[in-house]
Amino acid sequence: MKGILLVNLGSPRSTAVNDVKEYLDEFLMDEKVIDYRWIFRALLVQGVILKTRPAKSAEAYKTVWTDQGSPLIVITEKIQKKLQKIVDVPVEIGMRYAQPSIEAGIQKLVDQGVSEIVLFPLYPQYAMSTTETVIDKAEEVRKKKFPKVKINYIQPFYNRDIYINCLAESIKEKLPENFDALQFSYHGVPERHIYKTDPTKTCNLNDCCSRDSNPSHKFCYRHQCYKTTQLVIEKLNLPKEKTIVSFQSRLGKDKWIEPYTDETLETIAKKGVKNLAVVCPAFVSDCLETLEEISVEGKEQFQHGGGENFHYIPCLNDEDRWIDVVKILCEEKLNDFYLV
Ligand SMILES: C=CC1=C(C)c2cc3[nH]c(cc4nc(cc5[nH]c(cc1n2)c(C)c5CCC(=O)O)C(CCC(=O)O)=C4C)c(C)c3C=C
Ligand SMILES: [Fe+2]
Ligand SMILES: [Fe+2]
Repeated sequence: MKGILLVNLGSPRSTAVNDVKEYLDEFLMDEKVIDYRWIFRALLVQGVILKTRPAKSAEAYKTVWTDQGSPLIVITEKIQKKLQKIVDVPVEIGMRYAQPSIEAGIQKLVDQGVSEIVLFPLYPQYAMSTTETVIDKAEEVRKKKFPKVKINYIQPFYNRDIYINCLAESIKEKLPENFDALQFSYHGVPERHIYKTDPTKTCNLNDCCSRDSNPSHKFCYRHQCYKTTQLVIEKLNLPKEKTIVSFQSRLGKDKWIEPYTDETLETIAKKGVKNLAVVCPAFVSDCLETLEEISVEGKEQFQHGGGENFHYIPCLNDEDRWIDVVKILCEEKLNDFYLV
């Protein structure tokens, strides 16, 4: 029997500082997230970051937390429930960090008689710190605990027509009537991650990311973010001059891909943009990074620079048209198990 596992990033179990600390420890000690040698990673994470960040992050989480828990988990559960209504195989969820874990999700499927799983990492663009670590973890769990289970992984879908149409329609519906600019803010990654995962070693984090065809694009997060933007802009017939791409949420002292969202928000406001709409297409579900970092902090940064109206465009979340896309992407993989 076949089944579907939807995998998202995960959140702390509560906003208590200790729970946030435990979550950040697991997250940042992942070698695909902070890719230093173990000893240097441990020194940085446990010796520096975990000393102060958990308290600060816990305060931020408190501002977005709902009665049902973390927005990211609540929304992922909503996606699961809606998808379950329109597919005829069991659907479960698993988080890369904290609970419910990928192992718990697979176990639930196995308990229902599933031996072939379509695993959907809920990230439109490929990154070592997202798609790749989800697959690594699922494979580790499968080999250790479920050696007879087959897993078929859904690939990044940033350039698929069905996804672009869905995202463009969703943005169109939520765009305010008058806006001077539409900013696409993607989660950032350290530049080093892009060089590291480029099998061709040709990406220069510049013009090559915007070239139409290059074998490096399959693993270039930066290219995939720009491509998503380009395809949405074309679909919406927006003038390119009215759009901006930027990268948010950087951590630590390394160089991350540019331009940075926080700096851009202030600069464009200073240049005269008064009415701004912002969308965050690296996230399929709203979370701390969109609801707090963009909607609250981002708005303040924009207004600090002289901007007036800041309009945040929510993620696809559990919109029906997005659930239809999830269904189609899952069904493609459910049908090609014989290829595995
Ligand atoms: C959308 C894709 C994401 C990429 C790429 C990504 C890379 C990445 N993230 C960190 C560090 C942090 N990210 C945090 C939160 C967070 N990150 C993503 C997604 C991506 N991260 C999401 C969906 C969330 C929100 C989780 C939630 O519970 O709502 C955090 C925790 C919050 C905080 O303390 O600020 C950290 C830390 C790194 C280092 C990285 C790439 C190397
Ligand atoms: Fe992140
Ligand atoms: Fe590139």
